[in-house]
Amino acid sequence: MIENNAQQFSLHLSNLAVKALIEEAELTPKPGLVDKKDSGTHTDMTLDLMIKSAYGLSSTFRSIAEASYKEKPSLSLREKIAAIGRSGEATMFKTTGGINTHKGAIWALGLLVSSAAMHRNDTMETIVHSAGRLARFHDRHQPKIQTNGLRVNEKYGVLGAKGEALLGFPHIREFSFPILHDSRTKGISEDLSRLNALLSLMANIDDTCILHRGGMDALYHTKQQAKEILERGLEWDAGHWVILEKLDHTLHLFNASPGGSADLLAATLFLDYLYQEKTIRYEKKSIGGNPIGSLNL
Ligand SMILES: CC(C)(COP(=O)(O)OP(=O)(O)OC[C@H]1O[C@@H](n2cnc3c(N)ncnc32)[C@H](O)[C@@H]1O)[C@@H](O)C(=O)NCCC(=O)NCCS
Ligand SMILES: Nc1ncnc2c1ncn2[C@@H]1O[C@H](COP(=O)(O)OP(=O)(O)OP(=O)(O)O)[C@@H](O)[C@H]1O
Repeated sequence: MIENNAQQFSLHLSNLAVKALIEEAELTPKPGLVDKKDSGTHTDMTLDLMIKSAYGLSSTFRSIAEASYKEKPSLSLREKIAAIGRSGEATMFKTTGGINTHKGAIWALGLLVSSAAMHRNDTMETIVHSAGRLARFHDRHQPKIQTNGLRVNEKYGVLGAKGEALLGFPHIREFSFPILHDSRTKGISEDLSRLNALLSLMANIDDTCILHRGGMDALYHTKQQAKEILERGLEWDAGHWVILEKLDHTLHLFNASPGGSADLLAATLFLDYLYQEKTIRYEKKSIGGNPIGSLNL
């Protein structure tokens, strides 16, 4: 029998994870991705489908939180979460009629929900590191099937969604979370603050979604153009919009989509809700004038 507190907190975390998925999908405009304006480069997805898929994952996140409540990262917890995550993927495919709307998001948010259920009154850094520690336990029951991510990993040597988690979500820690907060501090609108956070991810991560559909050229140009936008500063003028349009055009040209960045934006929003409601703390580090000045492209 799960204690009442665990049930309530788990339901709360699950609601926040679903809200993060919906607000990520609804953020408009987003280059190449499904948003309120269009389906980006996805011919098989719509905003309604993304929202339906997000609601369908509610019990997955709730079960993950209940299994993790006040636990510590361990092999046994890792394997429990993995089984729930895989069944969440099956639920997603059932809800969407076989379309991959949220596979990467289930992975990132699943680990973060688990970590948030383990810790209370802790910092954002502790949550992401602890999620990484959990991800590093080897799940002995992982099916050996070929995925787009594995194919891209073999071809280009990039670590993708798995690597991001194993390392404790460095791109959320170093880029999207501080950039979301720095944007707000500058009085930038919520939507543009979130778009800045998304672009900071697009400028930095090796997105296997982009690589498997568009190859290395697509990844290079995406990163370069996202970087170009952010180098103009977090406050937007007409020049930002011109490059954003160019970036959207690039993604359409390569038929590529920054799904990994979208997943990490949802993960960033989830952590941000916890911060806003004071469930977790965050010691602000200023990222200075040029948020991506030290980028290694
Ligand atoms: C790790 C996952 C995502 C599978 O990875 P793999 O790379 O093999 O698969 P695939 O290419 O099909 O999907 C990866 C997805 O991750 C996202 N992504 C791509 N690149 C990145 C990146 N650099 N950073 C973060 N996310 C990324 C994209 O949305 C992409 O679609 C995951 O499905 C998995 O292994 N699940 C097993 C269940 C589990 O252990 N769950 C635990 C937590 S719920
Ligand atoms: N708003 C969004 N629009 C599109 N994709 C998103 C969005 N938010 C998150 N994603 C992520 O993008 C991934 C979907 O990417 P993609 O369509 O490339 O999937 P695939 O099934 O791996 O590839 P393909 O459809 O090319 O065979 C999902 O795993 C999902 O987590």
